Amino acid sequence: MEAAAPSAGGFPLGRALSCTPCPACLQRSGSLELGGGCRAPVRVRVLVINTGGTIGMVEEEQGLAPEANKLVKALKKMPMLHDEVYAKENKHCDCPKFPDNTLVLPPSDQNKRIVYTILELSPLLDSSNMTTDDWAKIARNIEKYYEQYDGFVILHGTDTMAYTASALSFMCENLGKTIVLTGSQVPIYELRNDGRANLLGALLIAGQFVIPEVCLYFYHKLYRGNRVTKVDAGSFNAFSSPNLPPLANAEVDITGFIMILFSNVWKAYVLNMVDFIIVVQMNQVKAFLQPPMEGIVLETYGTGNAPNNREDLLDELKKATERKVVILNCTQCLRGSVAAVYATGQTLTAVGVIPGGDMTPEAALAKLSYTLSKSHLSWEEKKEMLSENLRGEMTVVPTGAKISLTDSKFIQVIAKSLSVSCKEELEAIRDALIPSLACAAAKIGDTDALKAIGEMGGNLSCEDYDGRTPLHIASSEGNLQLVEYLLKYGTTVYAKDMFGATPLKYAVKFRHVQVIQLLRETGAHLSSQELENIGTELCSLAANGDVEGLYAWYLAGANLEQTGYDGRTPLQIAEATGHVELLDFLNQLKIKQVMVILKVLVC
Ligand SMILES: NC(=O)C[C@H](N)C(=O)O
Repeated sequence: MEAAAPSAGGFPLGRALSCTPCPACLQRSGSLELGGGCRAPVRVRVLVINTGGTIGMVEEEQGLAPEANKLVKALKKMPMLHDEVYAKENKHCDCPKFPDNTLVLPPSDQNKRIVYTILELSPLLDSSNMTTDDWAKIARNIEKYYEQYDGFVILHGTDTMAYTASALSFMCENLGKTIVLTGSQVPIYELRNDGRANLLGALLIAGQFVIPEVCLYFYHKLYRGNRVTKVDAGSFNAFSSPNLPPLANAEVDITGFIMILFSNVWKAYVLNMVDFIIVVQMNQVKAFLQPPMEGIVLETYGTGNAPNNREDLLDELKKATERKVVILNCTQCLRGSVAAVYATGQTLTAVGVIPGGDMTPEAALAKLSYTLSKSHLSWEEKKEMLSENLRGEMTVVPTGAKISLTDSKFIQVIAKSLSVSCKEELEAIRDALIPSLACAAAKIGDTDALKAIGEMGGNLSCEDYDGRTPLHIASSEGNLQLVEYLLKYGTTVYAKDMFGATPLKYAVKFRHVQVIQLLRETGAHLSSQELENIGTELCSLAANGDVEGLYAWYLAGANLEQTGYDGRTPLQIAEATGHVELLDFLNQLKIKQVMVILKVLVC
């Protein structure tokens, strides 16, 4: 597959959609001011990419098949998935690019209005027809609309959903938002179906929680996408995550998020995946090892074992690895891991086969395809990458000593004074204390304390009572080193506090230029909510001749040509007030923008 040019430093940094809402709607959508007190429902935007699958299928002569342009019309008639009254009243506020395909959920119990737009891919596919090109198509759409939406839902057939989820988990390298794949076993148009509940659950999760991972939501459970496998063709409970418990359970309340993986890489976004790989079972190996095969996922017995009395087979495997064919070893068993237990397994490692731990064959296939596409890496580097845990797809057993919960002196002292000793109680104390501790450490810039919290299993993306994460605090404090540490640790750059503000908004508010730049490099952008009403704020900075303030907004990606409440732009205000320095700055920006446009036109 042709590689798309990777964008430097993360997702392209386009501007989010914005509009000029009426005062009444502004009030409903909540105050955007930091520290503001308005608690009216906050609007969030979710993009639903419909790729096909049973959820939108109809019975045709040859059986169930997807039908184009039908889903949106049907969803508009389902009150649990569309609030027609609210949509009509607020039509002008959400200014979506696709007004006819935009729906809105009734208000959630988290006081949010999830406005979702359905982007239907063409042709819609039964997922058995999906290829790596279709994975790239989905990823490209996520990239294209990344800044304009708060979360993403992918509607997909169940047959190969685990493969696509695995592939996307590797392809989306600098992910800061939630991506949820879902579908159904029975079309949503049928009276009794699982599509409605699956879609609703996926929308609520993508719209209300920042889980910077590719997840799969099915039958009340949220899974890590690269850990699932389809286990039942005839049940609503179609998926299982044999080696990792679900991230969350949607019961009466949504509980869980046990181990959200915060990607700790800062890399560009890559779309190319290699096609010349295949999953084979032991007895088919020989035929498949021949060129042009570049990579193979072996499905072996038990803990990764294969006959070690078959010299011929081992010989072929050895010749293949010497030809630099990459062979990844996965177990055929639903649960468990490839491990160096039996001689029959060790022999495979000796001929150059890479142990795949507890990865599912779906994840192994996607990871292999992704790794082989990295043409700048040497064969050894690719092998090393395959052995590492990249996106939470495999469990890595720590080798060195690790600080455990019970090693934490602080927690121990508290536990002692409260007379608790059992593991569960200790964990409950840890979870209750960590948000305050981590935020306090961020406030005083104590990186060592944050490291210790991370090592004892604390989540450094945890939120305090105001929904602020350590990254929000480090950004407001302008502590560049700490921001860098937190980003490296993988804390989510896109978390929003109770006022809907991201760490970037705080860095802008307190004008920490370097922090703004670093956050932008790692994919941060102002949310549509944050950009919605800034014209007046920009004009008031202009009226005060505040070049520094306007520069901070500019660096964060705001359009400085927006108008304030009286219809004037910051430049017009600068002209009226005659602030020379400000006029220079705004005119320079204008020249820069014209030059960029000319450059694009010339190209
Ligand atoms: N339940 C489903 O979605 C199965 C369908 N054949 C698909 O994978 O597209």
